[in-house]
Amino acid sequence: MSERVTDDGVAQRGAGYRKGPVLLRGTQIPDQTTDQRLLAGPQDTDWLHNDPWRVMRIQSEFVEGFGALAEVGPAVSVFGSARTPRDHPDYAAAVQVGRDLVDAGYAVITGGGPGIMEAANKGAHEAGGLSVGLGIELPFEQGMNEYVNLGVNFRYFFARKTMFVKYAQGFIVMPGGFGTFDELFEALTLVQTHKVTGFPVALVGVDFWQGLLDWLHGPVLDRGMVSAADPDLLHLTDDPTEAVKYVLERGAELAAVERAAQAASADAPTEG
Ligand SMILES: CC(C)=CCNc1ncnc2c1ncn2[C@@H]1O[C@H](COP(=O)(O)O)[C@@H](O)[C@H]1O
Repeated sequence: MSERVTDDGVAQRGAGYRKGPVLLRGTQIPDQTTDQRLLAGPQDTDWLHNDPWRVMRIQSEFVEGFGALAEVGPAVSVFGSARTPRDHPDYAAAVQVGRDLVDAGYAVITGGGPGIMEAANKGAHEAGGLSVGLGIELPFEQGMNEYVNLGVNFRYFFARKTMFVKYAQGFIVMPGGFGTFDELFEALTLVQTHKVTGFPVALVGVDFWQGLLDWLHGPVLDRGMVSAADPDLLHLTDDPTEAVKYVLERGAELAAVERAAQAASADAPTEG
């Protein structure tokens, strides 16, 4: 009878071959152990581009992201155009947002890129605070802006977007394009569907955003696509300092409501 060695190196006379939890006998017994296959020389690399391997990479983005950001503390995410020039008033407003957030004891989280992201990180950095950049791999990569002092680079938009919400107590949204709309509407959808609670959102730039609010209050509401209270999830202002004040105060109010609701449900008598 042949002698086989298990993955654990245990010789098994006549008992078959144990591969993890699987028992193999007769023709099912492989020629090589799992370790031998692992250590074998160059093989074809198609697996690198297959979904099961991608799942491992995706998982590692969450593990690395959670690990890097777990101790960020109170924070607000700031969004806006990657293309805003440094001499534009929106840039100055975003610097002010970053500075005010740090002065109030909050970290600033951005996409780590140029434009508004750079401006908010600059304000946070200059105020001596925590300036977080969640970068994304793009074909026209610009790299993490120089004002980020804690940066994490992501391959996948969806993993990165989880971090913007998970580690922030609210959003401040400056004028921007599709990327900014995507981040804004993701937050609104999560609030509307109660996936996140107590999450204030402020828009800075009345001229720029008023058209969106008119559309939400007009055709969107008239046709019943949102409920009456939904457009009020957005606070519109021209003043960056007011935007910060709103997000922090509204956030504190909503958190208090949430705590009271939790206390009430804990005190409620249980049935049975
Ligand atoms: C100049 C240029 C296009 C650079 C791209 N570099 C970027 N780096 C990091 N995040 C980005 C970048 N482009 C878009 N985003 C994401 O999308 C938003 C801006 O997109 P948009 O410019 O509004 O549509 C940002 O809040 C950011 O989270």
